[in-house]
Amino acid sequence: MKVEKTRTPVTVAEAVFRVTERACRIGTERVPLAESYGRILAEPLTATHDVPHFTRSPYDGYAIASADSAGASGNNRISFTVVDHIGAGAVSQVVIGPCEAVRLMTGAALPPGADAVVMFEQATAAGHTFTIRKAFEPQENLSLQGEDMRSGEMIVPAGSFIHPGIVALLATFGCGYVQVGKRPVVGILSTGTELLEVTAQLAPGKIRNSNGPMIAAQLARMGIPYRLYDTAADQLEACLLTVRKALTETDCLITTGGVSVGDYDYLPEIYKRLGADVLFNKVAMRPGSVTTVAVTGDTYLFGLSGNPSACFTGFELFVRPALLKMMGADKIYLPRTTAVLAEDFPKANPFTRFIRAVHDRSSVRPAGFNKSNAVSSIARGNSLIVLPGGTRGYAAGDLVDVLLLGVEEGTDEWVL
Ligand SMILES: Nc1nc2c(c(=O)[nH]1)N[C@H]1C(S)=C(S)[C@@H](COP(=O)(O)OP(=O)(O)OC[C@H]3O[C@@H](n4cnc5c(N)ncnc54)[C@H](O)[C@@H]3O)O[C@H]1N2
Ligand code: MOO
Ligand SMILES: [Mg+2]
Repeated sequence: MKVEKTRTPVTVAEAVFRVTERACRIGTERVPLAESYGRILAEPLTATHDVPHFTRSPYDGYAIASADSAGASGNNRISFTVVDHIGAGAVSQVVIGPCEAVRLMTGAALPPGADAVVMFEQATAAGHTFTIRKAFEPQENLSLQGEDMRSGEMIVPAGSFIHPGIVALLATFGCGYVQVGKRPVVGILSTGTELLEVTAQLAPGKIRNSNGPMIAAQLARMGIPYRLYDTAADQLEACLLTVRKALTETDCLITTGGVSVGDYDYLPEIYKRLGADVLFNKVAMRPGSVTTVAVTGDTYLFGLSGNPSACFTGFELFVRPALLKMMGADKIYLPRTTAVLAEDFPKANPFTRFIRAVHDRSSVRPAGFNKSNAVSSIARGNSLIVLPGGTRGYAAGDLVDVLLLGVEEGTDEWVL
């Protein structure tokens, strides 16, 4: 029978620090703009020209010289003659003379000589003329060259998550290709003799493997491809063989189960056999206290707990920031907020407790059955309430920390 030394727990903050400190950038690559969504920008994005790069009309209306409108009022309507007519994309060649105007549409370049736009609603039209009842200021109703961005201005720093707004910006500056952080190759290995394939019939003592597909989806949510290894029974040699194979094929291997102190929990022995550097094998948290992270060569070994809620939480707290850092992201931590607890939570929290929860505006409540082995609360929750270790007796109305899940871009600081 194996005898394991007592494990020394580290704080969550220390564990997060140890994991992310070891993350190495894995290089960059060029991808077509259409494939850049969800990737990490590898170079800062600087405006290569003014936006807009010409002064244009923000309205459908008439371009005029504002000086011609001086003194206009309800009793003194001033009349203009329309000498040209353009839509967006066209440029008028006409230079307007006194009390002349160009009829132009939203987005059309302001013609030479004009410095203001009269909206259709501000004019009374009659054939090729219109009248106005108010004076216009120079630059009134204009979209000025460079008002959005100035050439040379740094707009988005390297390390940013490329969301649709950044895609729009890249397109604006003509970037058909984008330099982004490479994505790590991640392996998933679910361990446990009790595990059945998802479509298998239930049998006494057996359960379906829900952690494997869950982790695959957590990776997919980050845009990271994965390689699924066949579910491994709790057998040391066979498991070790699969792990060794995975090490040659991945930048990071996520295992679930077999990481605690049970007779068939072989991950600790596997780390030993591999000579891996175990960063920690116990965290002062619930669930997921047995979460283990090791490194061998440049490859991470994430030993997530088999208990589904612990597995889920371990991924979000440790795997996610490590992978984001490997891709060069600067905001690698889950975004945090505070919210008012909507119901009592009287339990003692000997360790930092992460509660799957439903966050709605400024309030938050536990998402039902919340033990480490729960699946239902992972499904119901959209966030994690964080209660510090050494506390107890939280009541409805108390302000608590909340980590938000499924948000595209996180934050650059771990503060809990
Ligand atoms: N004597 C002690 N026993 C346990 C301790 C301890 O400190 N001393 N820690 C407990 C805690 S806390 C946790 S968490 C679990 C962690 O166990 P493992 O990570 O070794 O995981 P397993 O034993 O393999 O499985 C635990 C549980 O999860 C189910 N499971 C496993 N894989 C999956 C999967 N892919 N999909 C769905 N469910 C899965 C498995 O059947 C078990 O019920 O250890 C405690 N014990
Ligand atoms: O490590 Mo376990 O998930 O705390 O219950
Ligand atoms: Mg176990």
